[in-house]
Amino acid sequence: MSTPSLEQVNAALATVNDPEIKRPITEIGMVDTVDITDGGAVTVRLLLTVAGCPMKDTLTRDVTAAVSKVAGVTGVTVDMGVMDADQRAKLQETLRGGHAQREIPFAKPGSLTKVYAIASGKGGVGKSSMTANLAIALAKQGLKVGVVDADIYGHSIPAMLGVADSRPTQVEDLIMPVPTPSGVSVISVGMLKPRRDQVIAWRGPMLDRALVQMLADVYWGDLDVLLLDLPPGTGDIAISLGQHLPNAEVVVITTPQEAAAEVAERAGTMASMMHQRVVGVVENMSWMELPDGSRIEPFGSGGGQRVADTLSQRFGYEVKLLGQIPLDPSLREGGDAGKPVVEADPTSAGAQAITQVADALSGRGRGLAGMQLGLTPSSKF
Ligand SMILES: Nc1ncnc2c1ncn2[C@@H]1O[C@H](COP(=O)(O)OP(=O)(O)OP(=O)(O)O)[C@@H](O)[C@H]1O
Repeated sequence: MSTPSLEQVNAALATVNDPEIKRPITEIGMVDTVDITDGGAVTVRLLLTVAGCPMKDTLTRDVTAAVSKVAGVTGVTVDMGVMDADQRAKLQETLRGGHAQREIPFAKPGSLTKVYAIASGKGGVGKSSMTANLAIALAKQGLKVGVVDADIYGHSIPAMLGVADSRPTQVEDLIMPVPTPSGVSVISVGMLKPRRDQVIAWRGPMLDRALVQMLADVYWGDLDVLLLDLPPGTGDIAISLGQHLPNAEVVVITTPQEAAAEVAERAGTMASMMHQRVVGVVENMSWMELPDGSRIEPFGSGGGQRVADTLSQRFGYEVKLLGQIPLDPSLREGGDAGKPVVEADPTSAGAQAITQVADALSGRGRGLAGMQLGLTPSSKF
């Protein structure tokens, strides 16, 4: 058999994506050298972005698999080196599309990424659980999904998505989002802290900086959907988000309870004041199904519809009730185990109801349609 050519090996390497950056390793300066012996043994030397890169094993496996497929290859060895400062700076510039400046890609005119902020009035209504599960349900449809956990009080998203202990890789001042086992990219305000157990006591300007860092200093690549898990209420983060991403659309999470619905309406109204469009309401914990098939409604009924009706009336456009999610023990268990229910138990009632909400959101399509241009009156109340 003939010796494989360098072009053939390079073509095979071009099929390997860096797991964090999600671009071919040949495009981002990660392939340092390729040696091919007459006998067909190939040695590939890769340059990692940082020493001790957590994706080392995945890269070795993927490169070996891709190069082994080339005709005439008799063996593959993968060596690892580390990029020097110049190489990392060059990579950072490549990833920023030639711009040395930081900018929020989703705020640029023409951005095709749908940005949904997941908001609630009260805490504990299941906002983070909805964010984590919606992200996976959208990824299961083949969409590229990113999640920003901006819930400074809760930041429970990494644990729910099974990456509680992961820290993001950094290339100069560009941060790589953490890939989750379910194929979603995530960054959390908790990952920006020096220590995991540190309590965040940040005020407005610090929170604003953290939000901008998660949007502008993280290499998100070409996402179809970005979900932001906001802290409950109408605080500083919601205001910062409105200023930096007025084109974000808002999904309001509430429970059926009267008191929760009232606070949720305020969260929705706040979004509108920041010129963001409220796309719909999700009512969580709507009922619980008993073993005999009957239902009880521990938190009452009607809150979700009430919020949708009130906001529709206030804004003068239709705010839909996107779905009602039952109380489902497997939903809680999935969150605790780091494997959300839409993945762990997709046929459960909770998973199916959330998947329907994801279908409603993705059915709205990718692109500029429906994007707020910031010209509508800020509120009608
Ligand atoms: N439909 C549901 N069925 C069963 N358990 C649920 C459901 N929704 C949420 N939970 C559980 O309720 C608790 C609170 O949910 P979650 O952390 O998602 O709320 P949250 O609104 O994000 O809270 P906070 O904003 O205060 O962080 C979690 O333990 C979660 O597993």
